[in-house]
Amino acid sequence: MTATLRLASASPRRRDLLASIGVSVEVHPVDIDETPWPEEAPRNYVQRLARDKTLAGAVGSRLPTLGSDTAVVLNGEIFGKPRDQAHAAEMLEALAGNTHQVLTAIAVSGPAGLLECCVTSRVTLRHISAAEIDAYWATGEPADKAGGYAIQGLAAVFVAEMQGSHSAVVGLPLFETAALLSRQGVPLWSGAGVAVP
Ligand SMILES: Cc1cn([C@H]2C[C@H](O)[C@@H](COP(=O)(O)OP(=O)(O)OP(=O)(O)O)O2)c(=O)[nH]c1=O
Repeated sequence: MTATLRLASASPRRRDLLASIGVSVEVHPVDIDETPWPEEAPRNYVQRLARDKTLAGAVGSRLPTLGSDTAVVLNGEIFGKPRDQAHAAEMLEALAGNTHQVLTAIAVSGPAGLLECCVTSRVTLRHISAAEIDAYWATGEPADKAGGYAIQGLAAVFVAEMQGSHSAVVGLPLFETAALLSRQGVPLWSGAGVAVP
């Protein structure tokens, strides 16, 4: 199938989510600095990263391009991907027994210009023992996930409640993504796009 979208992402989850709504992509990962600016609000941070990924990814392509960023936020603090086991354990200890936000921003460049949106979901994790945190790290699942857990994976047993967009927590809010892609003329499973809300 011919690609109709350039995906400025190395995330297999984002590619699979787009495939699930019938969008075939050309994968074109980009490497950008993901350091938050001092005092940068979490929402501004994820939106800036999504935009930077999109703009870097679009270079040299005539296809519409999508970039995205997901961050876990607890009490205003941004939790990205774990640096190592100790960092992953520290994040999971802080998240366990609490409700945090998961922010996912997307940006799509194309004929309609640069379109952006940000989706906030709320996730409550149950208490997690130190032994469980160690065992979870050993599975390899937390290593490349914001906040050091994957709602779609083994960590589902820790998730007491989720409000918002499940697909956004996994990496791409499909409802909002479909709307932005339609505005850029990218066909979805129907071949004709969806009505713009
Ligand atoms: C909270 C959570 C995050 N994640 C993932 C989504 C994102 O892929 C990742 C957060 O890192 P991101 O920096 O958003 O994305 P990435 O590094 O995987 O890919 P790229 O920057 O190339 O687009 O964490 C899950 O898969 N499940 C979860 O429950």
